[in-house]
Amino acid sequence: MTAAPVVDVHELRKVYRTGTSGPLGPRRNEFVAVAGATFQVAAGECLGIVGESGSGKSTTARMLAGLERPTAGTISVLGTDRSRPARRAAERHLRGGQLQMVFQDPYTSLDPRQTARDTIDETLRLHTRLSRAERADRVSEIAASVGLDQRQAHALPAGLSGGQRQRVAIARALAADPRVIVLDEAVSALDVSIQAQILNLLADIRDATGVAYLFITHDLAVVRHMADRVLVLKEGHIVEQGPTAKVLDHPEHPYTQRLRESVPARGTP
Ligand SMILES: Nc1ncnc2c1ncn2[C@@H]1O[C@H](COP(=O)(O)OP(=O)(O)OP(=O)(O)O)[C@@H](O)[C@H]1O
Repeated sequence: MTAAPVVDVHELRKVYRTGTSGPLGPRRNEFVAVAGATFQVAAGECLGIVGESGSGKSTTARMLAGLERPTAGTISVLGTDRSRPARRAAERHLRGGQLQMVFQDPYTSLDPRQTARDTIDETLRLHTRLSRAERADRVSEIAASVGLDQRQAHALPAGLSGGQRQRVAIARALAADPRVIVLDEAVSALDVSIQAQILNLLADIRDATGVAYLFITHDLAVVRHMADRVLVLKEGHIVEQGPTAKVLDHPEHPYTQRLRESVPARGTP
């Protein structure tokens, strides 16, 4: 990797502390969800993160987005450290302008009272200095770029299909003009044909904008389609990372081999 990475993660660790009460009184348990992950994402690159349920994928994503605080390690995005919580609103906005997130279930991540246009406009208000009229034009542009028609752009989430809602979530992320988008199981809830449409849309967006993706999925077929490189997580540890074709076709770690074998028959993973 020659150019400076847009995401630089070093020895990232998350330990959850949970309390339980037992016969001998309260007990403190520790659970290591992410056990010292080191990886980088280059500008415009798509890095896939795969692993079984519970392997620490979402926890990693949430730490990058500032939704969880790391127990140890460093996260740098565009050269700015974000291992600590943002202290001021301005810092939070700056971080949001650099990295946006798209979740699995847009139904819960979208405000049920906001139309698609309002959702996009809210991000523009936060992250740009455009006037109201300029924002209205930009909202139309962004809505069109993710394939939302006029009716859909004026609809509430409840009036949209799952795929259309995910288009709104992607539009909201794009409105901040980020350099990185973290997608956490972003197509997992969608039918296969809709999944393909959204994956193609994401690929087109990457070509057009040069945005980098951190693409989290349990689906190896999806990661093969999308990612330049892939990182394999097992119980919070990175067991393997490298170019997608190499890792998927010639996995070095038995865990990756097992992941491949457990893929449901839906074409070549
Ligand atoms: N707030 C929490 N408190 C305690 N344990 C947690 C918490 N959040 C996550 N965990 C645990 O950390 C581990 C990693 O969870 P994580 O959601 O990152 O996995 P994942 O790979 O994204 O799996 P999935 O695909 O099922 O979401 C899991 O065993 C989970 O139970």
